[in-house]
Amino acid sequence: MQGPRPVVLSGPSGAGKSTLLKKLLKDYENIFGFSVSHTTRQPRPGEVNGKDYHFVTREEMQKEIDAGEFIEHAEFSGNMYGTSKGAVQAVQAQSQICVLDIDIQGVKNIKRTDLNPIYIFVQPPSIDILEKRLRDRKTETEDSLLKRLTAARVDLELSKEPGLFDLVIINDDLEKAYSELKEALLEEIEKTQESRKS
Ligand SMILES: Nc1ncnc2c1ncn2[C@@H]1O[C@H](COP(=O)(O)OP(=O)(O)OP(=O)(O)O)[C@@H](O)[C@H]1O
Ligand SMILES: Nc1nc2c(ncn2[C@@H]2O[C@H](COP(=O)(O)O)[C@@H](O)[C@H]2O)c(=O)[nH]1
Repeated sequence: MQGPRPVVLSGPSGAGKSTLLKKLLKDYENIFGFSVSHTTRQPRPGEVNGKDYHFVTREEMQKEIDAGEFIEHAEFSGNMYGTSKGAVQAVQAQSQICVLDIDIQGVKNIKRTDLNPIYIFVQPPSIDILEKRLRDRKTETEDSLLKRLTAARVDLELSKEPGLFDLVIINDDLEKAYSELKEALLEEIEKTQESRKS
């Protein structure tokens, strides 16, 4: 039997992808598995190497890209990010639904592969609210915050491309957004739960 379909969560930085994902991974611990990306950005306080990201240098990452070890990679806000084949395989080896948190360039690159995920765009209620959430998160310098807001405006336009996303979730009320996410993934969740029984 073919394994469960992966899930791609995309959306502007600060839209709430990680927040939604953490709830999903907590509530369905053994059903979903996170695809741990590589990045060249510095870890934030509390982030764990190998769990939140594989934190690497630009040289290390470029070497692995050149060796064909990545499904997709992109430059975002002055840093490199990418999904390695190994990250997805590690989740699929556990027969879990693989969840990728990637930017919109990554979405476009994944579309050229045979991964066949469900594509979900997490949208902030407005740019002003996005800016407030990013500022309140206190992870960005003024420079990186402005870069992320510029990228967000582009992403919001690009997300309107017909067929690019299977679902758009507006993350205004967190519980409502989370319910919509669970509803969209219910079929895959049930399939995975059923396959565990047999
Ligand atoms: N519905 C919501 N209402 C209020 N605050 C929220 C909501 N969803 C997320 N947040 C807060 O907004 C901030 C950004 O959320 P989060 O870090 O999950 O975004 P993200 O899309 O994963 O960003 P990035 O792409 O930069 O990793 C966090 O501080 C989070 O607690
Ligand atoms: N194309 C990819 N984008 C990725 C990947 N991992 C994360 N991201 C995206 O980067 C931005 C910024 O993330 P942050 O952790 O620095 O705030 C965000 O939009 C992520 O979705 C990846 O492997 N490929």
